[in-house]
Amino acid sequence: MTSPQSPAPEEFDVIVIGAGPTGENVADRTAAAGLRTVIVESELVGGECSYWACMPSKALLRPVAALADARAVAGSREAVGGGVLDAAAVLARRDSFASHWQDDGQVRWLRDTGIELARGHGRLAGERQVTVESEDGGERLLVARHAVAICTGSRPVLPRDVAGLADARPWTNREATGAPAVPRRLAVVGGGVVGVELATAWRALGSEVVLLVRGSALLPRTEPFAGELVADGLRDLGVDLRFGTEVTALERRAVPGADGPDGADPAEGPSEVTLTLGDGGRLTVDEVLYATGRAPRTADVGLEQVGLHPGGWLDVDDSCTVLGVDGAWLYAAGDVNHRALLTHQGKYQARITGAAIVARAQARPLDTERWGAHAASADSAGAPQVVFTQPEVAAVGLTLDAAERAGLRVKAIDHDLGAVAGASLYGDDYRGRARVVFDLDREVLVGATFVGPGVSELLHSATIAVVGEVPIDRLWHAVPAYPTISEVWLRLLEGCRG
Ligand SMILES: Cc1cc2nc3c(=O)[nH]c(=O)nc-3n(C[C@H](O)[C@H](O)[C@H](O)COP(=O)(O)OP(=O)(O)OC[C@H]3O[C@@H](n4cnc5c(N)ncnc54)[C@H](O)[C@@H]3O)c2cc1C
Ligand SMILES: NC(=O)c1ccc[n+]([C@@H]2O[C@H](COP(=O)([O-])OP(=O)(O)OC[C@H]3O[C@@H](n4cnc5c(N)ncnc54)[C@H](O)[C@@H]3O)[C@@H](O)[C@H]2O)c1
Repeated sequence: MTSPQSPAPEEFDVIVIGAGPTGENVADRTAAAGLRTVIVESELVGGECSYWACMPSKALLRPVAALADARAVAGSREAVGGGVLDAAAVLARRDSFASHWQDDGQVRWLRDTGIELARGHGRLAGERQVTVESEDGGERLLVARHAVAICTGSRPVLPRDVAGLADARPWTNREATGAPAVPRRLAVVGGGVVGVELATAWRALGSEVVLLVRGSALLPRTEPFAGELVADGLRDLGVDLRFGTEVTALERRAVPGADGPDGADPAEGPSEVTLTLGDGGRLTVDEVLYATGRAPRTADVGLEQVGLHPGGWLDVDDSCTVLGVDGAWLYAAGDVNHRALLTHQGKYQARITGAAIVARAQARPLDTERWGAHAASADSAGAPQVVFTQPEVAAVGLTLDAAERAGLRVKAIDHDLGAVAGASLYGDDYRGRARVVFDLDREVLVGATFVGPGVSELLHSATIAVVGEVPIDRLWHAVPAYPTISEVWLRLLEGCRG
């Protein structure tokens, strides 16, 4: 229902809210099928991933790996000597990978793909209706003939109970991936993926880094040896790694003796922040990064207009159709549904969502059986992830612990990657480990983890084995090339059969 002052409704087939990697791919699929599609974006087309997450963080981390690889081999080690990274060059390359925080390229892609862009904040206004509020206060009302897809992603979560946190102006992933200069001293709070990757990057760029972890392990959702090897790698880089440590208070103050009037607002001059730790200890740094997890961006997308509670993760079925809303017109894909907070899984869900929207628009039945064309089955069975630390962690499927908790009868087969000829050629004194988790009843792999330099490109072989549920007797015939790190597969498969 529109009031006399309401904008005239504009009709589309599909409305996508959020132009991150997920939203872009939903729109791409529906537009490719000839559905008139509009995408609503309140910030930059390309989303968190392009400007403040995957791309800039990996641009910061790639030089770290390149230098470590050169240092790992006699001959090239001497060529690079004891030099450190050229921080200005690394930051400039990062800027270029973040497209200098301009989205013209992605806007051009939308135009060339036939997707309309509505800049502004999108909110559901009722069934199949979305309002778009632009920065100048203007409002549009979009109406979808077929579907609305919410792809609004996630935002960083900061703890609520830490005194002085907001005034300390902590870094989140945005500042930590976009900072224009290297802080002299950086504290990182949180031992998850963001914490370990960005501790690695900034330490390698020259910061003194303290990583404060409240638990007893890094990367708690991976195999325990992954966190242990990453912890060793961080210590080798010179990170001060502290487990069992909570931050109870923060205070940002002007740097004593630095330029600026006494009592000046620390926002206006050089300042530093002092952290009070749970054991009463104190730590003073220039910046503090909170890498303590994510929350959905659903507080202000009009969920209450369709009977849902604002602020929570959106529950969906395997076709990414939102549960609890009648009519199968509302979808949620990417971080916002909390199935797997990874760009590639968001894009995968987007392809499934797009296919489901198109099928329903054409009155075709959905194939939502496991591994069907309209079921994002891989989210739970085979989501791969690479953590770009030194060493890298590459994992897919279930850990041993997760498989056992799921009630599977499994065994783990481990192998020392350093004992593989290809690994010893890759780097002198190569350190790393591999594990596969073998389902004894179905005789297929349900999980794999590789930790070591250069293992990221090994991961897709394991993803194919896990997602393809390739029987072990057939995997036996998948011969890895000599002398590559992939030859570890031979030992892992022997362990499965033995
Ligand atoms: C530091 C860091 C590094 C990461 N590195 C990796 C990595 O290497 N590999 C990987 O796979 N994943 C990585 N991730 C995770 C990855 O960034 C996310 O999984 C991915 O960005 C999710 O994509 P999305 O499209 O769902 O959401 P987003 O990328 O968050 O995009 C959502 C978009 O919706 C827009 N939006 C939100 N609300 C509205 C609204 N109401 N109206 C209009 N627009 C709206 C936002 O402005 C944004 O553009 C990383 C995350 C972080 C924090
Ligand atoms: N390479 C990649 O694929 C990549 C890189 C970065 C991020 N990501 C994705 O982004 C998501 C978010 O990453 P993240 O690292 O922010 O979240 P996370 O959930 O992986 O880790 C957050 C960590 O912070 C800890 N924590 C929470 N509250 C705390 C507090 N008050 N004090 C101290 N520690 C606290 C948690 O115990 C947890 O270990 C992840 O799910 C990840 O998949 C992926």
